Amino acid sequence: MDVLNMKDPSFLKNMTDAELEQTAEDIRSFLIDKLSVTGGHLGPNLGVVELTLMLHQLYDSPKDKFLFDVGHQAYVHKILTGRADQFDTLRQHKGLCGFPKRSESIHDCWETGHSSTSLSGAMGMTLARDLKGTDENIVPIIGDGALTGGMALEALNHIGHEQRDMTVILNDNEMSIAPNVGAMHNMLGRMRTAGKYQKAKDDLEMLIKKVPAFGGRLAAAAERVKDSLKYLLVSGMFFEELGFTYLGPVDGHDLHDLRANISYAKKTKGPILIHVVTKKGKGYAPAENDAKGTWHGLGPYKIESGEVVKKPGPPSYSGVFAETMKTIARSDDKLVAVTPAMPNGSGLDKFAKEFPERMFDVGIAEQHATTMSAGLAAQGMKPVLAIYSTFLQRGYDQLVHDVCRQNLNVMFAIDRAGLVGADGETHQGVFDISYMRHLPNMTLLCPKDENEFQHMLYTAYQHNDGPIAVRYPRGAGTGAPMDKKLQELPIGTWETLRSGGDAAVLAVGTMVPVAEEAAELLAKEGISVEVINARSIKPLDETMLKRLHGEGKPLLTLEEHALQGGFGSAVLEFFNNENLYNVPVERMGIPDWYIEHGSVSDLLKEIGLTGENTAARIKSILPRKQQRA
Ligand SMILES: Cc1ncc(C[n+]2csc(CCOP(=O)(O)OP(=O)(O)O)c2C)c(N)n1
Ligand SMILES: CC(=O)[C@@H](O)[C@H](O)COP(=O)(O)O
Ligand SMILES: [Mg+2]
Repeated sequence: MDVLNMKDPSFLKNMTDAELEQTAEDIRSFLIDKLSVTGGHLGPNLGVVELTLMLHQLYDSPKDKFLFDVGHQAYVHKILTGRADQFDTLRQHKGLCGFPKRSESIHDCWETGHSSTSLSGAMGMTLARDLKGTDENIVPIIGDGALTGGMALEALNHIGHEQRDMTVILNDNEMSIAPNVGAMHNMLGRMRTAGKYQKAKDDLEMLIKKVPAFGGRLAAAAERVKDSLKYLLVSGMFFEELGFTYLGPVDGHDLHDLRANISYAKKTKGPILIHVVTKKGKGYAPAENDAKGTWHGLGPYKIESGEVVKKPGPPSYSGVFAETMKTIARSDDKLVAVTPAMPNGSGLDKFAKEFPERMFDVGIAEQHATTMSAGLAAQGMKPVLAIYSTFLQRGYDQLVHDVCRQNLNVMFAIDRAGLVGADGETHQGVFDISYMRHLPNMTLLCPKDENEFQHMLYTAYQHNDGPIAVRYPRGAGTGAPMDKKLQELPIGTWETLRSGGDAAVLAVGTMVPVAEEAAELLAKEGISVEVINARSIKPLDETMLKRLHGEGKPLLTLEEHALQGGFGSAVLEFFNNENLYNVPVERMGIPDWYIEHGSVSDLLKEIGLTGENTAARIKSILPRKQQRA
């Protein structure tokens, strides 16, 4: 069937396996073709084509609930539920979301983006179902990477305890973004190679039933044999011990194997876990043979060659981070780098090439990464935790309780701070100033460009007076010339980039060029605006703030961060604490709603963080006479 005609999954109900195979082929071609233009998470979705087809054939969405963990692998689900015609707009402004979105379809019952939430969501839906007395099937689909997330283990513990009907699909492709890591991953590897546990168990039970029991002694002995078989067959039968019926390993590309096990699960009471083994990138050689994780999520590419289209331009912030860490590590053996499953995105894969023994990928485990870093610092090492702004939200209590409260020398390299663009609402890094600046002992810095960034990283590394964070954006720098030698910056000081007597803009990070553009526009109208690089968010430059207040100039704060509790709020609090009033302070930043997916430039335009709008807002706070000029 033409992919574009797949309006409702009911068309799958009576398809033969041959027809399903053809449909799988059509879907793969569609994904490879569309994503070569739009980019997106190609590898994960090519790996779940047969699985998603079989789930929609055997269950009845939207009555039955599919919860896609992380949700980056829900493109096939979106195709089968009538959204194929929107794929030209994938992850674009006002276009198709790259993750499940309840407002897009009744088939999207649960929104994801951050990892390891599907099991907890599914448990909640299961309790609701049982309390309401309804009978829908609840089916979370979680990857082997997401399974390393702490929340997933908390949920497994509770699901196993409750013994309610639920079928968990574990999609095991041996990959996180990069190759998966951890003891869990190794255990799954043993399970994958152990062969069909369920079949061996059933055969043994059949055998036991055939042999007349001698007063039950044999049956009891056989029961012991069956249990020891469990350990013999599959080392550490983790899931069975947690109270699940474990089915697997199942070939995730074999429709017959999938159908047999999902059908068995549908008839079986209590929590079931089907261990489905798939190949990430299946059906497209460059993605299938992707050892590094390049094809997990990427931009446009050339289908024939598999060549990823690279945009020329300045180095990325992540690249500058990696180089700077290597420079420091060469002369300081206390530097230990930590990443929660983002070695490629953070740039630490490059660091690890030179310092393999000093880079730790802990899996999708931000809480553990944060507190482990505290442990490293407690023993005199200098941990550098590279973590996306949005994912550090997962380790907030650890930041408070283990790092800041103990005043430990942990350095946070907060990547993807600000709008990230295509990943949308769940990934925008726009809350970290709010959730860090109010923590006692915390220092928070933000560079205006990649050259200041390298010096700021060096400065943060030399800081041994408690935790310190440097927040920086996704993607390329501004093209600023890079100094050859690293130097320390004075923490708590801002820099005036442009003088001006009529007003002043205090700009943070990526907003500095926006402030400079606004000042240029206003200069043409005879209005002179001081532009300040507010590169230290905590502590503020109080000397400069008092000077600005003394000059009586209206002030505007500008940040690519939530207004609520952001940098502008800090400035307001300062003036309030110092009883310094009668100077207008206007704040510009991310408004009080979640910013959807799209290019960063489109999103900035949409929320008015532009030079033009900044100029207008500055004019609006000038004294009336000046506004008329
Ligand atoms: C809390 C959190 N940390 C990190 C990420 C980044 N991330 C997105 S997908 C992914 C790997 C997921 O691996 P897996 O669950 O096995 O899915 P696969 O891509 O292999 O299908 C990671 C680390 C995230 N989305 N959420
Ligand atoms: C789905 C997910 O969370 C990751 O794949 C994320 O999209 C990576 O983001 P970057 O592309 O910014 O590294
Ligand atoms: Mg995986």
